[in-house]
Amino acid sequence: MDLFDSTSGKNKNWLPKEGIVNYYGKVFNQKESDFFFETLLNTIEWKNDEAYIFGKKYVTKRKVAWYGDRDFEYTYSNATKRALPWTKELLELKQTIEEETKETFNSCLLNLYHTGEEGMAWHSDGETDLKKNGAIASVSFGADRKFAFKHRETKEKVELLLEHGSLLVMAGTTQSHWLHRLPPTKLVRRPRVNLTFRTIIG
Ligand SMILES: O=C(O)CCC(=O)C(=O)O
Ligand SMILES: [Fe+2]
Repeated sequence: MDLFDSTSGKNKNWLPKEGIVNYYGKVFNQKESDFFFETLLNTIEWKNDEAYIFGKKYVTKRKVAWYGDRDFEYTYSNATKRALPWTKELLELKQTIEEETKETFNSCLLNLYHTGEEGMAWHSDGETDLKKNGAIASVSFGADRKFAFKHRETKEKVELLLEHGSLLVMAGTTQSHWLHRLPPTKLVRRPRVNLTFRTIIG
């Protein structure tokens, strides 16, 4: 077996060009994953997300939360959020993910999808407050969900499954050339928690 095989495992790049997406698979075992899932559900300050689109206020069914090293302000969809201080479990997760990825992160955006009917539309995470081409590490707990990428120009699509306890890393120029989404599905009835560790500048 080739330990540095670039066609499989975490070294495989799922994107055919202009970006890097590595799927590490499950980096937490079943017991750890169940623990983090339950604990995050119960200890995170979940709130419905608010967005202003053409001045109209929208409230999502999905819940969100935002944590960081200090009280960073973070603006998207014309709404400004202020980061809360890390919880014990979030710091543990951050440390594990930093060791796995050999990257560092100073903030984390969390999403809670109550059922498969909640998802996230096509977008990229290249907001101005984020470090340019900084890696984004996405950790998933709970229901397995499909995740998709679409090239901005060619519309090429790449799909993968984000499993309970898994880690996905988006790096390099991914956010400039590719959109991503979490497609809604009627087939999933259980909740899912997703954490995206990021680097905020400023
Ligand atoms: O839930 C996911 O897997 C993706 C979340 C996402 O893309 C984001 O928070 O920017
Ligand atoms: Fe995203």
